Amino acid sequence: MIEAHNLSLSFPDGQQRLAVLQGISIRIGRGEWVALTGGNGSGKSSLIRIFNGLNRPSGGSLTAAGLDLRTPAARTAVKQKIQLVFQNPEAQTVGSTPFEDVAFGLENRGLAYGEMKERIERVLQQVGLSHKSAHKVSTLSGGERQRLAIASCIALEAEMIVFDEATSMLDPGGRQDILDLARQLWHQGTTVLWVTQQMEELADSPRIAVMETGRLVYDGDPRTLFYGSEIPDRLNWTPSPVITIGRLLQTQGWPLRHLPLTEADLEGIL
Ligand SMILES: Nc1ncnc2c1ncn2[C@@H]1O[C@H](COP(=O)(O)OP(=O)(O)OP(=O)(O)O)[C@@H](O)[C@H]1O
Repeated sequence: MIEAHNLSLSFPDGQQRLAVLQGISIRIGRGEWVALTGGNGSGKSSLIRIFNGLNRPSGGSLTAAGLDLRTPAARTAVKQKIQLVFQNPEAQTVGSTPFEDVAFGLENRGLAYGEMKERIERVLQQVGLSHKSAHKVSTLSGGERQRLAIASCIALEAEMIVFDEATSMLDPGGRQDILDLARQLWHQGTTVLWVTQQMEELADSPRIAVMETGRLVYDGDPRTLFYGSEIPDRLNWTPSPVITIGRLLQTQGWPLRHLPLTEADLEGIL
């Protein structure tokens, strides 16, 4: 899905250039779930904007969804295949009702009206919004707006969805809804890049990529990251309660079948 080699990105900064990304190489296979994390300003948004053609890298090469993004035509085409869901629920809706909002994205797809209507109804049903299809978007909650953004991604048949801290402005219930919906899409074959700074969300991801000052400093499994690397301490992460307990048990020499990452893991070993 993504094949990036030695990507760099820099911006003019007076007489010099400000390096925002340096030497990023990463491969994300079709159907994978990858969590991407890193502190504020580490370059996460800049990188994902390169993946879907919004930013042009200053150096390196990139194939995304089978397209070599060196040409403007490929950078336009990739925007449909790799969709972004942003942090701010209010910033990504254009229609005045959920139905119109999803229809807006489909407008240039050349679908007959009946087919378009059927597709919109299906995706609104999938995200649990069919009963609000004709409501004013302005009356939807933050979580409902995020679900609407996801409905548009599904309607456009996105091959990969990048959730850029898409749950950070939601309450715990809304956050869980979006995570569940993302997991459902993943199980159905969509590639997911889940950008987060939430420790619980990281610990529950099969693969984690960590960025620090424009570089990829870790790409691997969560157990090695949380129990076998110096990265969480170096980046001053506050570990989740489960990992705090796991580390305590580890340092006290308890014979553990596995080091716990999630509450379910902890229940399994206690
Ligand atoms: N168009 C631009 N011109 C100049 N600098 C930029 C531009 N876009 C991003 N940057 C800089 O690049 C760095 C990385 O920003 P980016 O938004 O990618 O980080 P991030 O990890 O997504 O941060 P956050 O978690 O705060 O959203 C920052 O220092 C930012 O100021």
